[in-house]
Amino acid sequence: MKYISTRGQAPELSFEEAMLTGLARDGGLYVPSTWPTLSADEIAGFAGQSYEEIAFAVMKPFIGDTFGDDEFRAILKRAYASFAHAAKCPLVQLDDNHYLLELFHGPTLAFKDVAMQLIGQMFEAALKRRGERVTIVGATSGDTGSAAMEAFKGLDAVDVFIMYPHGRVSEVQRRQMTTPTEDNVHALAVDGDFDTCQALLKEMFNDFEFRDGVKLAGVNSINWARVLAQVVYYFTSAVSLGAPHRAVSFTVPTGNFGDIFAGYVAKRMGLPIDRLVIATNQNDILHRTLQSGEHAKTGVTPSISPSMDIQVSSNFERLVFDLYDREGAAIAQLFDALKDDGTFTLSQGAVDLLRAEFDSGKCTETETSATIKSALTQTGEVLCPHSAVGVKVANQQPKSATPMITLATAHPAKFPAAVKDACGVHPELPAHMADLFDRDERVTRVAGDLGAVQSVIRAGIKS
Ligand SMILES: Cc1ncc(COP(=O)(O)O)c(C=O)c1O
Ligand SMILES: N[C@@H](CCOP(=O)(O)O)C(=O)O
Repeated sequence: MKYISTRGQAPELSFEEAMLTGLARDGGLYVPSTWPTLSADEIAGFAGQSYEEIAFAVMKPFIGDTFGDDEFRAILKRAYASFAHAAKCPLVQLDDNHYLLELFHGPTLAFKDVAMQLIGQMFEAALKRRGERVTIVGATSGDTGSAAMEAFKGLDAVDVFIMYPHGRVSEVQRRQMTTPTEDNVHALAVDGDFDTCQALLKEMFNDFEFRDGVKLAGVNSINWARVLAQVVYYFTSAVSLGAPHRAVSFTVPTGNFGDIFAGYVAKRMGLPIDRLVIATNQNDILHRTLQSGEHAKTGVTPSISPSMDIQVSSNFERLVFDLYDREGAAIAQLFDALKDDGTFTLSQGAVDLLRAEFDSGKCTETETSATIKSALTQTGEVLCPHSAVGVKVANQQPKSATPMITLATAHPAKFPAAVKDACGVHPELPAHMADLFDRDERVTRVAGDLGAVQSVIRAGIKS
C-alpha cells in the first residue's frame, strides 16, 4: 500500500514512512492510495475473535509487510496489555436500540489510548530497526497529549513536546501532562486555544529547516497510523451487534474529525454502516457545514467538553479529498482559502456526497449537563461531557430500527467538576491515578508564537 498526500504534490510513501513523517511536505495529509476491502465472510469471521486478532486483520492491508506477522501480533499484544477491560473497547446497552462504545479503558482514560498505545509500540520498533531518533511535537485540547506522553515516556529514541491551550483543559487533563517525571516528555502551556496549537504544529512541519533539523514527527491524527488504529473498534462493535448481517449506525463526539473519519474508513472497507452522525458541542463548524455547505471558522468558545473545542477540524481535509474525487489541486485551493480567509464553500456535488454518508447535530452546554443527569437516572451510566454530547445528538436522530452506537470517548473522572455539577456524582480516578493531585507539576508557559515554541523545543531536545 502506498500513501499519497491530499494536496497531490508530495512524494508517495510507504506505511512506515508515512507514520514517521506526519504532515506531507506539501502541507497535506497522507491517505492510502486506495481503500482496501474486506468481504462479508471475512467480517463475519471476526465474531468471537479477540480485539487484537480483529485489529491484525483490519490493519494488515494498510501496513503490508512493515512488520512481520509475528512481530505485528506481538506489538498488538503489548499495546493492549495495559487496558483495564478484557474486551478493550466494550459495548454497553443504553436502551432498546442504543449502545455506548466505551473507549476509555486505556491508561489515560480516553479513546486516544487505543491508537496511541499501539503507535508507541510501532514507532519504537521502526526507529530501533532504522537506528533513528525523532522529536514528536503534539497539539492537544487535553486528551491526545497525555496519551502521547504515556505511550512514549522513557523511550530513548524520542523526545515529546505537547502544546496545550493554557487554562482551557480540565485540571485532571493538565496534571496528566505536567506530572510525568521522565525527562523525554515536556508539557508546554501555550497562550491561545487548541486551533492556535494545531496551527503552530502545522507551521513547524512547513518550516523545513526546523522540521529536518529536529527530525520532527507527529502523533496527532495528522498521522495516518492514528486514524487507522481507530478503525478497528468500528468493526469490533458492529460485529458484536450482528454485522455484516445487520447494519449499524454510529454517533461520534467530534472535534478534529479523526474518530469519525475512522468510521468512514471502516465503511469504505465494507463494514455495513448506515449513518455516521457528527456530534458537536457549541463549537459547531462541522454541523453548520452539513447544513449549509459553507465551512466557515468562527472563534472557539470554551465549553464543558473542552477536548472538542475545535474549529479547524484537521481530518475534514481527508474526507473532502474523497468528496472531490481525490483532486489534490482542488483540496489545496480550498484549505488555503480556509487558512487565509477563514472559509470555503463546498460544491453542490460535494455537499450531496457528504450528506449521503453523514448526519450531524449540535448539543448546547445546558443540553450536555441535562444529558449527563438523565443518562445517570435512566441507565445508571455516568457520562463524560463529550460522550454526553454524543448521546444527546444520537437521541435527536429520527427513530430507526438500525442499532445506534454512540462512542464514549473519555472517562467521566477526567472532568469531575462538570460531571458533579450536572448530576451530583464525583467520579473517582482509578487507583493508578489516585495520587494525581499530590504529584509535582512541570510545565513551560509559552507565547502562541512559532519562534517562541521552536526555541523551547530546540532547548529541550536531549541530543
Ligand atoms: C474526549 C474526546 N472526545 C471527542 C473528541 C473528538 O475527537 P476527534 O478529534 O477525533 O473528532 C476528542 C478529541 O479529539 C476527545 O478528546
Ligand atoms: N481532542 C484532541 C484534539 C487533537 O486531536 P487529534 O486526534 O488530532 O490528536 C485532544 O484531546 O487533544
